[in-house]
Amino acid sequence: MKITVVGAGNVGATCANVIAHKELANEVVLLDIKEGVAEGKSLDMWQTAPINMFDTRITGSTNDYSKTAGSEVVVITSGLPRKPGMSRDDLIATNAGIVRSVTENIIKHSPEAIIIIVSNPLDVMTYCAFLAAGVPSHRVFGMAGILDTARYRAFLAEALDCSPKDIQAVLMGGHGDTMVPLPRYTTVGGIPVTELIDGQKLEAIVQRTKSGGGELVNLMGTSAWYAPGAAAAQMVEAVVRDQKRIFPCCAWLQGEYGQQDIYLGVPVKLGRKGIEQIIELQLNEDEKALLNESSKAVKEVMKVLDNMNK
Ligand SMILES: NC(=O)C1=CN([C@@H]2O[C@H](COP(=O)(O)OP(=O)(O)OC[C@H]3O[C@@H](n4cnc5c(N)ncnc54)[C@H](O)[C@@H]3O)[C@@H](O)[C@H]2O)C=CC1
Ligand SMILES: O=C([O-])CC(=O)C(=O)O
Repeated sequence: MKITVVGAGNVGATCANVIAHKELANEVVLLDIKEGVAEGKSLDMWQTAPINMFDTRITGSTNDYSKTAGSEVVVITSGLPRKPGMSRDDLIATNAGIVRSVTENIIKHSPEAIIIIVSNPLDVMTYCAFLAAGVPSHRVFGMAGILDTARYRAFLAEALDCSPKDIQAVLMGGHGDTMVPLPRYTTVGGIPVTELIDGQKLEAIVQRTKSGGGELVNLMGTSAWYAPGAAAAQMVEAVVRDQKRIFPCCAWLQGEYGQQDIYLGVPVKLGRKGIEQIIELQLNEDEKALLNESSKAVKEVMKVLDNMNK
């Protein structure tokens, strides 16, 4: 099993590191356009193997895609991160070109790969990769929902003074400030969260989750990487171990939730074939309205991409 991570920056390097620690493959290739960076970071990570006791071989490549040949799973993290004052959508002009060319190179050398997109703006970059890859949509999907629900679960664990392990949650929509956390589908050890926390506190946590990425950008001057890297690695794990886990992921919708021809966050089953099922929840009218609003916001950014491609 060979896995490639494109982009050896904060998120890509973290993701490769988690993949190696979990021994999800015998080989991980880290690729970046910056001379020597992927080689250096992968050598550094490989030198943790005798300490952390893993045997996944990590190698680096400066833009040489022949080294990625035959990868079964590829994670694309290449592209600019945002700075304070920017929205994720502001990254489209630069990142669309990067994601398109990276995807074309990846597919040329690994025609059977499953591709997981991380670059922002996430939903539209996943669409961009889907167009460039020309493979079925169950093999091209994006990481956002695992990260966003992890933030939501972490905030709830703090507020309830309980283990984050016991919190289960669903969140839908685009990976932007219009994302839709679903308190009605949030449980703590099987107990509906609404029985454990008052409405105002819960609403404050929902709002904090929606701007969770921005909170970190303001603190650090660039965006997050530990949780994003771990979240992408969790998706890789579900695929390579054929776990059939249920996660919110950015998936191509063809009528589900009344959405057509759009990549949007929805609960899916992830296994060896990639997205093996899109799970349709019975949303109430308020939830449907929020999802429609989020889908509208993603469609606006899709239009920008379509105009760039003309
Ligand atoms: N989906 C999500 O939930 C999240 C998405 N992101 C996004 O992930 C992306 C990466 O973020 P960071 O790792 O923090 O940025 P970073 O700047 O640390 O790393 C990006 C890397 O991509 C490389 N790169 C640029 N063009 C390339 C090309 N054509 N081929 C190969 N490599 C190339 C750069 O040299 C750099 O090393 C950003 O777009 C960011 O917004 C970040 C966190 C969460
Ligand atoms: O906020 C950003 O720009 C990066 C990201 O998507 C996140 O951390 O959720």
